[in-house]
Amino acid sequence: MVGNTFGHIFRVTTWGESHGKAVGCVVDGCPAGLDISSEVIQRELDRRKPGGRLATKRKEEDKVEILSGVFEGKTLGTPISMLIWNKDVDSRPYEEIKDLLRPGHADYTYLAKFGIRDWRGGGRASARETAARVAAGAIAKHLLARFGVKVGGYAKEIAGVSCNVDGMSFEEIVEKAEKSDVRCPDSEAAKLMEERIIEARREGDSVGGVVEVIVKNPPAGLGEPVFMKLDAYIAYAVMGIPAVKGVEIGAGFEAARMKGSEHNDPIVIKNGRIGFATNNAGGILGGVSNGDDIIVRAAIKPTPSISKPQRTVNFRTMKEEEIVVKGRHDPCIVPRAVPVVEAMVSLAIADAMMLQGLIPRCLQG
Ligand SMILES: Cc1cc2nc3c(=O)[nH]c(=O)nc-3n(C[C@H](O)[C@H](O)[C@H](O)COP(=O)(O)O)c2cc1C
Ligand SMILES: C=C(O[C@@H]1CC(C(=O)O)=C[C@@H](OP(=O)(O)O)[C@H]1O)C(=O)O
Repeated sequence: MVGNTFGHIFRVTTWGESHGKAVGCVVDGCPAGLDISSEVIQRELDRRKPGGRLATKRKEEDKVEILSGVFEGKTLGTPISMLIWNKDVDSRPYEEIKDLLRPGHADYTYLAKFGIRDWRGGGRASARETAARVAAGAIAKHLLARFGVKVGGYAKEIAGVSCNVDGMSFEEIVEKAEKSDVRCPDSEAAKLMEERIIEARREGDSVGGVVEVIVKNPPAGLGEPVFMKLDAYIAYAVMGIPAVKGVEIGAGFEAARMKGSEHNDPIVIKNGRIGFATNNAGGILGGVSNGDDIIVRAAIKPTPSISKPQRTVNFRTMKEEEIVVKGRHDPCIVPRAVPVVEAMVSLAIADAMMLQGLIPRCLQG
């Protein structure tokens, strides 16, 4: 699968540029007979869409139109095509810098790869494209819920401020995160995070952080030996999100600092079944899910488009110049990235469940 398509059985192809007419996707391989409505998809899109005092000022409704594959509220098993119009495109700030390469964005690499680039916004590299993934991910998430698997996330860290979720249940984490503008369930940390984002914006700068996504109640046995291991597949899915610079599963990089006796999760009997006393593995051993919660963290870099002057090159004159990026940008990507990471994890898990034969191509009832 090259470039614009993700998945083996449950597959999504996205299309569209940030300043083009629309963005959208085609989901192929979704089982027939799944109850679905545009409201289910819209709910996820509303969580990702621009808006609010801590995000880009671009005003997009992100209303989804389902063009195919759904009839009388059920999936047909045929390709589901979805479209989201771009309604608030303003390319003027980009015209001024069309020959300058934005540090930290994909301007130079797209030019190096294709020799041509849509300079109106980030084109395909813009996170506008992630609206289409979230629409596809909403279907995957909804499908997983039907099989008792839940996916939820929150802002684990922003600008060096950590969120403490000790003692909170999955439901509590998700519910509290949704009520917070920064998507952090720990109200004290959330306040500090907001302050740091506002301060960065005031300085014409940006900040990064960490998104954590939890898969609750996944079946054991997901993941393929040897290369399409579940952790490898999830990392691939999440790394493909713009601005993600690192992925951890379970203890992640902390594992490198632990002893075997600390890191190994003791195997115990829980409710008459094999289970684990701790979850440093993040729910995956040998690339196969062990039935415990799957814990995924994504490191998100600070937004590249900032209004502080930066050094760059004019690729036409081949001279060094200073760039000041104007336009409408997120001072911190983390809160808006939460539903995007959830979407990519949902797509990976739904695909792995279909590969394992745990979700049939045709749903009954
Ligand atoms: C939800 C989300 C929102 C983003 N918002 C912006 C933004 O407003 N401005 C910007 O320059 N980059 C933004 N980005 C990041 C860029 O799209 C990304 O840094 C760029 O495509 C380069 O890719 P890379 O960071 O993966 O190397 C956003 C990313 C995500 C996931
Ligand atoms: C519009 C969205 O976010 C955009 C993500 C983005 C980027 O470079 O990633 C740049 C900005 O858009 P523009 O291309 O107009 O400069 C953000 O507003 C969106 O997420 O829907």
